[in-house]
Amino acid sequence: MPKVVVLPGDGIGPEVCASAVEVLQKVAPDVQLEYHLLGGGAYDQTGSPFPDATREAVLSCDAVLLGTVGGAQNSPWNSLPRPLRPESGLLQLRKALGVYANLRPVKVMPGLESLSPLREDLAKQVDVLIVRELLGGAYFDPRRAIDGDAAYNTIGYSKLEVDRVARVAFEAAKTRKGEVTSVDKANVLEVSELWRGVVQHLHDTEYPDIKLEHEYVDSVAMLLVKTPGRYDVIVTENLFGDILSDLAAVIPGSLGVMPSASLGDGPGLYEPIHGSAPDIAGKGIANPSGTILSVAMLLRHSLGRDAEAKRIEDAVQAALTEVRTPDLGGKGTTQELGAAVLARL
Ligand SMILES: NC(=O)C1=CN([C@@H]2O[C@H](COP(=O)(O)OP(=O)(O)OC[C@H]3O[C@@H](n4cnc5c(N)ncnc54)[C@H](O)[C@@H]3O)[C@@H](O)[C@H]2O)C=CC1
Ligand SMILES: CC(C)CC(=O)C(=O)O
Ligand SMILES: [Mg+2]
Repeated sequence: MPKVVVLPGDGIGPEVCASAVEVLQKVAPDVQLEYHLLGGGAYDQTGSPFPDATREAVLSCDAVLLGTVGGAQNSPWNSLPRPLRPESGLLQLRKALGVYANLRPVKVMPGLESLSPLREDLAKQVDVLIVRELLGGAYFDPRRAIDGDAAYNTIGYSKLEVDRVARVAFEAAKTRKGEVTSVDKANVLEVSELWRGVVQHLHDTEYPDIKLEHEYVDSVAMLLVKTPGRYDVIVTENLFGDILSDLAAVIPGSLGVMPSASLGDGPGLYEPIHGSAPDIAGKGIANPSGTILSVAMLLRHSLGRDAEAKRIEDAVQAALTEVRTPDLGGKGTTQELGAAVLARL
């Protein structure tokens, strides 16, 4: 029996996770679920945002489903020492799982083009996979400090770290249009020069049939929302990928519909790309689609159940034609949208 560890987390995390778990149980009733703590709530209960019990559970399961972590801007969690903050719990989780490649698909679902600010003909062309490096760069580099009146962080990458995530992008491109855009800032950053060289070398030696372009992140930020149809697979470092994927969430209509899969050599981690949304937490109006679609990615990537994954994606698409939460301009609740998805399964 496959085991999935569920980490509802903070804010809207438990709300969107509840809908996603109902969907998982409906399409894969054999999956065994185990709930654990992560984030601010975990700190409050155990003194750690990533308790040992959670670490042990995620390392011995088939996949992890995560809601979100973090508090509001004035949350007492934000004045904790950084390693104790909810977001550090999430980073520690990713590190423990070794999930170095974060896949963030951006699509306008057929029939839902009106939700996109793009012209309908442009919206129909969007099918981008952002492959974000997830364990390196500024979020993890130990060269960081607040030093009196100054502070610094460092974006460091080794060749190995770049090679392994670029490989994921090239492999993904093989199953898609066969195009990879590597996004960097090589006109000013040494780390980007190394990144570009590694990606180019891997391309030339192992993936010569894939079309490879290198583009600067500032220009991609503009083109990604203006003419996203020009991209197939985008591969980029951690911080650029974090920002570009939230930006890309404008395209399907809301951050709330964006799922993700984080993959490495062990159990995969599946989570919506949004945060804990303190402004709407507890109101029952969060859009659960991103988390439900993350369940589809879990079934596809960790359990090899493509047919069930597709059923969920079709059900979300159909449900959204009828029920919309406020982020998509509707009046629906999390529960109503979740129920509409279940009804179609
Ligand atoms: N993976 C994670 O757990 C992440 C956690 N965070 C944390 O979340 C907290 C809030 O961060 P924010 O910058 O406000 O980003 P956020 O992603 O939580 O929210 C940004 C905006 O999008 C809306 N939104 C997000 N998800 C939604 C959904 N499913 N349905 C409807 N509307 C949704 C929110 O209401 C808000 O207006 C912070 O503590 C931050 O550190 C932020 C990003 C990722
Ligand atoms: C809160 C951060 C650690 C994570 C984040 O924004 C993300 O992974 O998208
Ligand atoms: Mg983010």
